[in-house]
Amino acid sequence: MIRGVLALIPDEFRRFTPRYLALVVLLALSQAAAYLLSVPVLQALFDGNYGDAWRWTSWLAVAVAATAVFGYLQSMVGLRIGVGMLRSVQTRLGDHLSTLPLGWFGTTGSGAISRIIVGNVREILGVFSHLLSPVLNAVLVPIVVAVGILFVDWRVSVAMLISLPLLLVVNRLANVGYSRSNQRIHDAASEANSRVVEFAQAQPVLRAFGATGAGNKALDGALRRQQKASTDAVFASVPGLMVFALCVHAVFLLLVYVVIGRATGGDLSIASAIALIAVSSRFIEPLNQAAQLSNALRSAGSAAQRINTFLAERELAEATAPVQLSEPSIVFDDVAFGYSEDEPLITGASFEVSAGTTTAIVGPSGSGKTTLLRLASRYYDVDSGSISVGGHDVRQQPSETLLGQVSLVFQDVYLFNQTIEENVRLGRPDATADEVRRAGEMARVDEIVERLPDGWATVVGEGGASLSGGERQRISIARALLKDAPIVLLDEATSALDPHSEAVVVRGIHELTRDKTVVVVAHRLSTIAHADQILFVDAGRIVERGTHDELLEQGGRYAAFWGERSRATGWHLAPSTYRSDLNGALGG
Ligand SMILES: Nc1ncnc2c1ncn2[C@@H]1O[C@H](COP(=O)(O)OP(=O)(O)OP(=O)(O)O)[C@@H](O)[C@H]1O
Repeated sequence: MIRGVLALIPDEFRRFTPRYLALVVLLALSQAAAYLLSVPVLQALFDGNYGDAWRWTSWLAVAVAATAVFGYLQSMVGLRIGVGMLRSVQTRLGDHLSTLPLGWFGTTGSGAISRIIVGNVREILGVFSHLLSPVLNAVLVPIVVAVGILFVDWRVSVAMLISLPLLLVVNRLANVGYSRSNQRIHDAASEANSRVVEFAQAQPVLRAFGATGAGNKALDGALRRQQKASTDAVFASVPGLMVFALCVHAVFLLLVYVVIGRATGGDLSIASAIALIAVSSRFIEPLNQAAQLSNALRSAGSAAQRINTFLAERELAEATAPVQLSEPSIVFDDVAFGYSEDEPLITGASFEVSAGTTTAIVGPSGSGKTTLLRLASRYYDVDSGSISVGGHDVRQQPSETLLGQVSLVFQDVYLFNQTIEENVRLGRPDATADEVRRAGEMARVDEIVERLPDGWATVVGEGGASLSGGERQRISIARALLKDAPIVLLDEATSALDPHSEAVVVRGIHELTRDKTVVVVAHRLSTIAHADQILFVDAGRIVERGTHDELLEQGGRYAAFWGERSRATGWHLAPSTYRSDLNGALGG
């Protein structure tokens, strides 16, 4: 448990660990000395030997002062390690997050990520500042006191030494219930975090369906489960704590019994007996305190374990050697991929997208079209086969190189809660204001900006919540235009837009894809018909490929799909408009 926490101490703070442990030991020694010195003080007072009493009281004062000093120093060093650990772990987690496959974020809830990065990290901060020391003290102080008592009465000392390991075993058993609940608390809190974020983001949908008033079932359920997990944990830990408290008192009574037995037998003076009873009561004090804190320490141990598990999450192997890219082409060579190991999705995918051409991917919903785009931009690594972009395997390219030559325009546009200008500038952070405006004009962001009182300085809300779907898409196109990468991977989804927005978005896409290498998950019939190559995907396999004319001639799956879609939309392709030029297609 503690090993997991120790593993998280940053290298530059490791040198503080021996100092911290030395201070914990010195604190325990001084605290135990203060307890033990009460014996000669009481003995001298009962004997009426005030000279000795003063002498021992002075030593007692020194021990108490030393306890205060060591306690302070240990807290300061502990806090320093804790804060250093907090900063370093959060940086490591952030760095690690940026190296994980992009696809990982789709499967891991935002609640779980924030719970680890904010909640779990905060938990481990307390280990060195205020949790570890009392728990170590609870072991060290009683041992030192028991050994010290050996010089007063060995039987009492032996009774103390025997009861100590028994109490530690009881404490461990008493905490089993809480330890089991710990993972449940974490899972429930992660889920509740995710649901709260989801609830806030889904307000428009919930209101549209009148599902806000009585509360959102998923959120209510998650909050109830979190509450129950916390209550269960308390109920699970209470019996253990009570049993432990009972055992501690039983040990105290046993010691009192031994001491009184020795005193009534004449083997111990009354003064020594009173002093030993006083020491015995102090001897168990750190144990009680530790029992209260051991759950928090265990919880911090579990938090550290979760952080370490997260840090061990497989990163995308990052190539560091620079590569010289040739022309912007894409080659899939016998690619196989599945989101889970036992369920292959893409199988035997081989195709080439030559520089400056357009490939349209079509096929039924869920057939794996978007997944092919994701693989080309290395959201995930393939299970077998290879994907080359610009003449090099994507795994052999530093991600900056790969993503530098690719513009992604996917359906799920994410905008940061920043100004429109900052959101567009993300495409190329060093772009001039004029370049940002120019990209904005091409994507017709200027039209949006003109309507807003703060213009380009309008803050768009979390995820771009204050803008319409079409407006968000225009900003994402402006971003891609500003980036001006030679390859465009496009998930063309304009069906949800009104005719004006669709026309504007299509014009933006038209600008974006001019003279570029384009792979498009195509929904518009004009895009499909004028692509240089069409790939028809079904259940993760490319079952037909060719130009529109070739595939219609084959009379296979594509021809059937085309017939169906044309009938549904009443779309006609006049022979004169057959051009392999996407400009014309997207304009139409
Ligand atoms: N992150 C993910 N984890 C697990 N399964 C996923 C993930 N993303 C997609 N899938 C599954 O993989 C399959 C293919 O999804 P994909 O999005 O590639 O299909 P698509 O052909 O683009 O569908 P559509 O046309 O409906 O957008 C689907 O069954 C989908 O549920």
